[in-house]
Amino acid sequence: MTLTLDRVTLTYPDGDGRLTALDDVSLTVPEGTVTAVVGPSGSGKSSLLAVAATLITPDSGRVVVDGTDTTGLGRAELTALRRTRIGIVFQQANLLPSLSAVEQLQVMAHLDGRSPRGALPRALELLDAVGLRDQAGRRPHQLSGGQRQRVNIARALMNDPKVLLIDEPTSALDHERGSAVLDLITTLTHERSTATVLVTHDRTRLASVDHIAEVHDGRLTVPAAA
Ligand SMILES: Nc1ncnc2c1ncn2[C@@H]1O[C@H](COP(=O)(O)OP(=O)(O)OP(=O)(O)O)[C@@H](O)[C@H]1O
Repeated sequence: MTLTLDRVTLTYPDGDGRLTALDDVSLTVPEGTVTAVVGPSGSGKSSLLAVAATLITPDSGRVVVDGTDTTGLGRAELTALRRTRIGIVFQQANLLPSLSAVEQLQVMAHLDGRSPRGALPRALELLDAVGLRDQAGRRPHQLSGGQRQRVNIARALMNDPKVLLIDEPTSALDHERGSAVLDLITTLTHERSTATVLVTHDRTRLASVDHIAEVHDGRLTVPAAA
């Protein structure tokens, strides 16, 4: 159960020509490991995450999620795959302002056609796992930035994904809180055997991740042990 990008190339329209955002990128993320993708602004990190999330189809190459080759799948199949096997934490945390922390998680079960009430124990278990069991009834404005990021991570885990994709998890946090969130991501990844990719331009807090891959001008360099 892994995430594999195999010789992925992605271009965007750019004036009369095309801009190559990902250039022949290959990456394998085994289950139970975190790979941090680092690189300067504009190097292709978000593009890589969007392709891994099956939100953008590459020009060429394959994306394999938990044994399923996504090449050629239709929209409905990709939506189902994302809902059941991929957890995504976007840079702009989009928690719903009127819902409590536990309700944010229950909504995920509802979107998956399950009863929110039936999902309550799992939602509480996940809030416990991210250290927020006592804050379950709080709404986003009553939580700190770090706590909101923890709710986002717990929410992404709600449907028990095999692949966890996280964009700039520490950008809004100070050093200490950022390090705590990264440690939490690593712990959850090991415990729940997800194949986790996080992208960041901040190299200073990566002590706990398993692998670091560098992207420059759309090209990925061979991952080295962290
Ligand atoms: N929708 C788009 N249309 C055209 N070009 C795009 C589009 N999205 C990204 N790009 C370009 O593709 C390249 C890679 O962008 P990407 O957002 O993947 O980089 P990034 O490493 O995530 O940057 P940042 O750290 O600033 O978020 C950049 O040159 C960017 O300008």
